[in-house]
Parts: sequence; structure tokens; C-alpha cells
Amino acid sequence: MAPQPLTREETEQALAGLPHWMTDGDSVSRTYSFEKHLPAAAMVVHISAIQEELNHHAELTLGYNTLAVSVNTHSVGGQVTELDIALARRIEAIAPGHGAS
Ligand SMILES: C[C@H](O)[C@H](O)[C@H]1CNC2=NC(N)=NC(=O)C2=N1
Repeated sequence: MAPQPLTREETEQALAGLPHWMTDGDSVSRTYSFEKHLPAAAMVVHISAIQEELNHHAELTLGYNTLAVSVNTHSVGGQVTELDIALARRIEAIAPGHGAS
């Protein structure tokens, strides 16, 4: 069954439990900072493994010591669904282990 798009209010409620994540109404996103480049790159690989497990994939933009994550659900026309929130929660859970802040 196709996931149901969340309203903006539902999205903001869900993000209340995910500090530093934000929404523009069409996606949820967060930018992480690192001390160095390689830990940021390693977190990309770790996120990629989670994404394959969930079959849900974010846009990941790797900078020198930053990693920007942005995700929405393509199958419902690029809206936010619980699948995006679930991925954001999984990413948040691994972030401290990569020294991301
Ligand atoms: C065929 C495959 O299941 C789909 O393309 C998956 C893969 N990853 C995905 N990722 C995201 N963000 N949205 C999707 O709708 C989506 N669909």
C-alpha cells in the first residue's frame, strides 16, 4: 500500500522529536557538521546501507566537513511520509557514533 503523505502539521509534530531536522513542506532535512572530512564520508556509507535496508533513499550532499540530508517520498510525488520520518530517525540514531553534530 502506498504511504500516505503527512500534512505540514503532522510533519512538524514528527520533527519535534528530531532536533535540528526541518521541513519546507516538501521534504525533511538536516545538515550535520564534522571535525574532518573522512567521518562525514563514512557516515554517507552507513546511511547508504540503512537506505538499502529500508528501500528508501535521501539526497546526500557531502561537503568538506558537512553532510546535508534531504528526503521525501518519490512514489507519492515528492511529499513527506512516515517513510521519511523513519529514515530520519535511523540517521539520527547513528549520527553520534560518527561524531556528527
Ligand atoms: C522501486 C523502489 O522500491 C522505489 O524506487 C523506492 C526506492 N527508494 C525511494 N526513496 C524515496 N525517497 N522515495 C521513494 O519513493 C523510493 N522508492
